[in-house]
Amino acid sequence: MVMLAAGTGTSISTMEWAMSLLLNNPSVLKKAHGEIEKYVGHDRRVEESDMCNLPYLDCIIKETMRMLPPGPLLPHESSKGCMVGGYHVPKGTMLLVNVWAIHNDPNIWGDPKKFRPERFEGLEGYRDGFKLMPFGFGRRGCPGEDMGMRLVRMALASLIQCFEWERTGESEVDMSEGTEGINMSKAISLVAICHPRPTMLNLLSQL
Ligand code: HEM
Repeated sequence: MVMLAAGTGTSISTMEWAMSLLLNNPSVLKKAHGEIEKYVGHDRRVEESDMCNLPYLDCIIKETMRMLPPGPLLPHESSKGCMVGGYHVPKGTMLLVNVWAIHNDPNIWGDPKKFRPERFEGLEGYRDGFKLMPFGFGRRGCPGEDMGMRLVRMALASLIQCFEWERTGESEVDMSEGTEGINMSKAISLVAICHPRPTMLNLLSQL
């Protein structure tokens, strides 16, 4: 039950935020599709083994989780007394790591409000010191990190490869953050229009 609860909401909200950001940034969506078109083409559906050839897609997911970490506040408890930033933290203190604030700190990230997946180009892995930690850290860090990333990568890659996406109107997708629950979900669920890509019609009709 814990695995299901911890693994579904986080992965779903990452996908929903990523699609919302892509719809508001069509040039990024186009570039992501270009990458899939170049490495996978349209004669077959994207597979898990293709993921190592889609680095830009990875940058999009990292940038999404930087701006909108599914777990914005991580509760931890000190197992022994320690000093943090000059303060004594007694054993058993509840500590909330404000991941959202770290991910959106202008002293750490240039132009943090800007969706710029390119900032992750050439950076290996997800963790750059303690700057980016959408899966938490240490002994209580997310055990489903690898599975979560695989899930989100495959889902996004398939959505981008198979469909053309557009907003329902002129205005941008609302990016307000919901206030219910511990996951960072959208205040207003994403609604978008999609059409099968003409190049994929043949393949999709055989499913
Ligand atoms: C994009 C997907 C995911 C994100 C962003 C995510 C994020 C997180 C975060 C931030 C934590 C807390 C870490 C900490 O306190 O330091 C966590 C814990 C956890 N996650 Fe994930 N997660 C994802 C997917 C998954 C999946 C797919 C599973 C399992 C199938 C999973 C299972 C768990 C479990 C069991 C914990 C509790 C670990 C503990 O308390 O020791 N997560 N996750």
